Amino acid sequence: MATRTSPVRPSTGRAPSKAKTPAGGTRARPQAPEPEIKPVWPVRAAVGLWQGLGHLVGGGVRRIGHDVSDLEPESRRDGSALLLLLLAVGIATFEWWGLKGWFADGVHGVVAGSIGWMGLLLPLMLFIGAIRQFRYPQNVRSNNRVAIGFTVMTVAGAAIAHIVGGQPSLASGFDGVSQAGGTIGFLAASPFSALNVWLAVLIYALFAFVSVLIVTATPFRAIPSRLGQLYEHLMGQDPHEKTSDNGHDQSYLYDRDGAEPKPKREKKPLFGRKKSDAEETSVLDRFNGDEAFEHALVDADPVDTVPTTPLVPPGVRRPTKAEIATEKLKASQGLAAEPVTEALSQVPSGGLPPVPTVNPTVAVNKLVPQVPNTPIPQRSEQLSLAGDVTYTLPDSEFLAPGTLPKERTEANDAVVAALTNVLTQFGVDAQVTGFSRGPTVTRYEIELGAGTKVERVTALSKNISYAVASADVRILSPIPGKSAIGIEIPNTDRETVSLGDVLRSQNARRTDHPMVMGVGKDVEGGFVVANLAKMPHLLVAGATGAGKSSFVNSMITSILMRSTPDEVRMVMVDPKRVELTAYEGVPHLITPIITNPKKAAEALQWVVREMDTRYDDLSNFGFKHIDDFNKAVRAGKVKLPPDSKRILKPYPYLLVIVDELADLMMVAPRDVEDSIVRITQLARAAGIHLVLATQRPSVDVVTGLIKANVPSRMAFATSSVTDSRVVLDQPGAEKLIGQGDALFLPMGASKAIRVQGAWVTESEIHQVVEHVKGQLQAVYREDVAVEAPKKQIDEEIGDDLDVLLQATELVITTQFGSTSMLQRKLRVGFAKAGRLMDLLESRGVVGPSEGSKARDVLVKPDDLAATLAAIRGDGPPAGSAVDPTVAALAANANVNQGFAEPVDLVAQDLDNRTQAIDYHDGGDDESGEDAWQLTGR
Ligand SMILES: Nc1ncnc2c1ncn2[C@@H]1O[C@H](COP(=O)(O)OP(=O)(O)OP(=O)(O)O)[C@@H](O)[C@H]1O
Repeated sequence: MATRTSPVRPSTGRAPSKAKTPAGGTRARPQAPEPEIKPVWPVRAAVGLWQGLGHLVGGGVRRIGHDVSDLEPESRRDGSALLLLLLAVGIATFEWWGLKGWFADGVHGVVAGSIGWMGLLLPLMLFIGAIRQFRYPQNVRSNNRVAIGFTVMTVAGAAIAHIVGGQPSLASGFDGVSQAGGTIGFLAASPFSALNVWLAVLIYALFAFVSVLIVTATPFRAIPSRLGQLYEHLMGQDPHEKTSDNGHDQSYLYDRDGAEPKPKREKKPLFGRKKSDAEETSVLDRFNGDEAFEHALVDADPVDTVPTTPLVPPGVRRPTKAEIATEKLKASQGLAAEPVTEALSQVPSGGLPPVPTVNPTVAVNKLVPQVPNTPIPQRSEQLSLAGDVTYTLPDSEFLAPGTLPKERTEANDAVVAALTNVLTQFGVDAQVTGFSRGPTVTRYEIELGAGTKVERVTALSKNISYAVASADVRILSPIPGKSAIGIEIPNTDRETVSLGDVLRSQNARRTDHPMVMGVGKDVEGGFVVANLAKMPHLLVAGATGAGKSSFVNSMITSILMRSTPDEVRMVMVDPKRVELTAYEGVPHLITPIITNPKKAAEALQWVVREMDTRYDDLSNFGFKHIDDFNKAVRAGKVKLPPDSKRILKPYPYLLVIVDELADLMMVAPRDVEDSIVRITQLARAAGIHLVLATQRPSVDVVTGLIKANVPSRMAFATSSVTDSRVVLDQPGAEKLIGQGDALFLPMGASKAIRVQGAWVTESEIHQVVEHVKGQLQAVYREDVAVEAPKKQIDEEIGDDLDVLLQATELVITTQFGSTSMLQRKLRVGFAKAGRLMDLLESRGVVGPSEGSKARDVLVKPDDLAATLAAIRGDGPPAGSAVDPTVAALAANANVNQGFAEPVDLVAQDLDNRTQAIDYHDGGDDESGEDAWQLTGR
């Protein structure tokens, strides 16, 4: 009768260790236990010492460069790695520096006697092997691959060395072979060199080449792209930015730990063995094409994780699993229960403790906030631009409150049930202990039972996706600051975040800095605000429809809500011509919204000049930052030379917003890049800040140089992981779900914050814009980038403009108004030539028809250029006569009369409190540099 054995795994799911098996248990022993061989203590001590040393060195090696010190203790192979390292150092000492002595000679004898000249390379190979073993011991398969590659390289190199070294025979003794390819070189090369020496060299050169491919994991077809990337790397470009030529994304080349190049579709490994369980979720597996791993391993990306703080405030007890289970039971029985999980996310009645900030740029409210519906007190500013002008900021009521945030819905309960089900089905000892609901996604927290591996849960990501019917599941392991796994799942009932709520939140009220904008809400429902001045420059990217423009709108509206025109000035570049038109005419603008990409490039150059001017001021007056300069100016502490007539005024912040960078990069890539780089490198201290938005975050738009200088990033949903890498240097944005769902990585933050962007409606924008325009009118600087007045090509001319211009030129230069001449010279038919002549008549170029005679030409050749310009529509627009009052005001305001737009704007309202503002040269003849000062009337 077969003997019954006790269960192998107890209910904890943990295999009992032999030592812990109760001696007196009911367990029958089928065989006599194998005698346990215990090493004697000196051996144990030596092993312990060796391992201790290994861990010490390994700990240091893992921290060098990309930190991999979170390697699990059971995965470490520090002992063998230390051995390799010591061998590398030892052999290098004897082989490279030719030390003498019996030991050195012995080592040299073994090494050179075996592989000859290849002994010189051996330390390098051992060193690489040691580093890999310290840092990535769990990558057994790729470590094996590298070892095999090096072995092939050694044999091939030794064989070639043998041939090149004069093919010494074994009879020449140790000295003979060790000065060529060693014994191995002799054995490998002899059979082939006996046939033909060149054939042998060719064969082993081929082997050497193949060995390099093996070591670098390069398939033959990827050789060109690898060489390309190597070239780029050597030329200083970031290979992470590129998609490789074979169309694969960068994950083909680098795993996320930066561990090593690795083919993505490694379905049938040439080398290596079947994976063990322990390796099931190793880094290598990310690239086996299985999406589940991609989800599961997002947790390895620090950038993807969202900083959180405990939801349970001090003093509030976390519910026990039993309580949670009871709650679920009650819920399943339809009984009203005090929801324990809900209690987790409730704020204690004692009020909110002060909120810690994640980094200086961003303040995240870590606790579920109250809906802030108390209006912000009206702030009236006495503008420095005009002593008697009072500028009132828009009323916070203009921005409507959003809906009350929900802390728990049926959808959340359904997901908790689904998650619990998955964990039970797969026998994972883990529990959903709570969740925090954000506007777009909810983060569910899972705590593991004792002895349960994190990988048991992360490996289930595909099943979780299936169970909750969502492809966009992100797993954070752990949730920073918590011993819990976070699973972010999109809400089926998502909520919109109103910009008004964000701007009324505590985080926004805490500061009255004019450059603070409402960003949105984080995953825990905390309001996120950011100071654009501290960014100091921001890249906003995402696929079409992901929410970029809405973000830019929220940003501009925030500025309009919080700042006066003498605090913040803006330059808006909108090549798409539709996104920013709503802000045309706001007094914060220093130039009309620029829609022409060429003009935009010029405007950027102007910004560079403005920056230089400000820098000159800073250095002349001995300040490091514009804020300090402004403070000193306000306090009257900046002293001008006695003969200077200049009136010092504080400089406003200058915010330059480019809504589609790609359009600019298409027309003048070099100029635009140069300006952006110069601005971004220096402008921070000058109070100039750049926001670059693009829906094409490819490397030709967001070049390496631009990226390196724009430290803050806002990534909306991107269409590919490559785009995500361009924006964030990390994957993650491709998993976002659009409509304002974003990863926000402000300067200095190591981890991106997942936020739902704030939303502002068109009518809210309209109200705010109307208010600010009613306070003050825009007067533009004429030297930024004056857009040519819109061409007024006559509808009559239609598509015939080019040919009409040619006809005009012909007729005026020849002073001969003949239709048949037009026919001949322009190769057009009679009807067309007749029509051209009629058009010329209607524009006063020729007189009326006189039968078969040529018409009179009424324009002299000297006026040709002006006539062509008028036909092209470049001339002054018809009926552009300026109202004399307006002209007087504009002249008074020092506005360039040749620039039509400010005049038009000034004309809007002359009789009430509205004031024209102007950047006017304060009269400092020496510097002429206070062009930024505002003057009001
Ligand atoms: N923060 C948000 N909250 C709610 N809905 C949003 C948000 N942002 C965007 N949306 C929704 O997504 C749509 C597209 O957004 P938006 O126009 O900002 O995208 P985009 O990235 O600028 O696209 P494009 O580049 O084509 O202009 C909006 O019309 C709106 O319905």
